[in-house]
Amino acid sequence: MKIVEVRHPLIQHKLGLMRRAGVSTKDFRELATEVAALLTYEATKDLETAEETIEGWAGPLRVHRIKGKKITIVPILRAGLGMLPGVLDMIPSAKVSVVGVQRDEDTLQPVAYYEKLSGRMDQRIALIVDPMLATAGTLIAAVDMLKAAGCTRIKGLFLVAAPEGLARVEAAHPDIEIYTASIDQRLNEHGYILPGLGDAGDKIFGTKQLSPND
Ligand SMILES: O=P(O)(O)OC[C@H]1O[C@H](OP(=O)(O)OP(=O)(O)O)[C@H](O)[C@@H]1O
Ligand SMILES: O=c1cc[nH]c(=O)[nH]1
Ligand SMILES: [Mg+2]
Repeated sequence: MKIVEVRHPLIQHKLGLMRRAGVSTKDFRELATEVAALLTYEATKDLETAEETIEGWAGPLRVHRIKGKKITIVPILRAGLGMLPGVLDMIPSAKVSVVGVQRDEDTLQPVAYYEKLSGRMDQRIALIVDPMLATAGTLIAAVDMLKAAGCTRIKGLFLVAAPEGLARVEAAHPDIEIYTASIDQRLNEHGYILPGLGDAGDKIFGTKQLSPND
């Protein structure tokens, strides 16, 4: 399986800011957007282009245009929505296919509850976006849904991934590609990534008190 840990200085710097205890919802959201855009840049490096002739200001010239399969961005509800603006900044015309999968916090099992995919998934490259790849139950469930809809080209973009989860994805879906800003150390006994980011969904949506004054 292709796994790319994107160790670009801008990404590493921004991820470092996101890891601070007490990071504000506003900062976390903005940084998630920025890192998502940078991961998109890396994950789309291999898109096919074709040359075409256009009329430029000084006459006709050859330019490149993206060709081949069109992209659909697949944010996994809820936290994946925090990365969607950054990906759309880079690919503004992409269709968006929304998938809802929530991890049961007691069993850590994924619970799929929503699916609204764009048409002709067999003709699209799916870019799954989710801040966290922990046990990988969520990602595997999302990939199962996309493959059932005919999708054959799938890439996943994550802010942080755990080695245990990456091994599980490799066993279940070795044909997909993973792009992450960091492969962290391990999962704790509650399935949280260490050092990780804490609960990314809560940080993006501001649903957990960070301090008594928040
Ligand atoms: O790899 P896994 O062990 O499956 O865990 C990762 C999932 O957990 C988080 O979502 P969560 O279920 O907390 O939902 P949320 O987006 O509503 O916070 C995260 O955004 C991933 O989707
Ligand atoms: O570390 C983790 C694991 C799952 N979900 C999160 O938000 N964080
Ligand atoms: Mg959550």
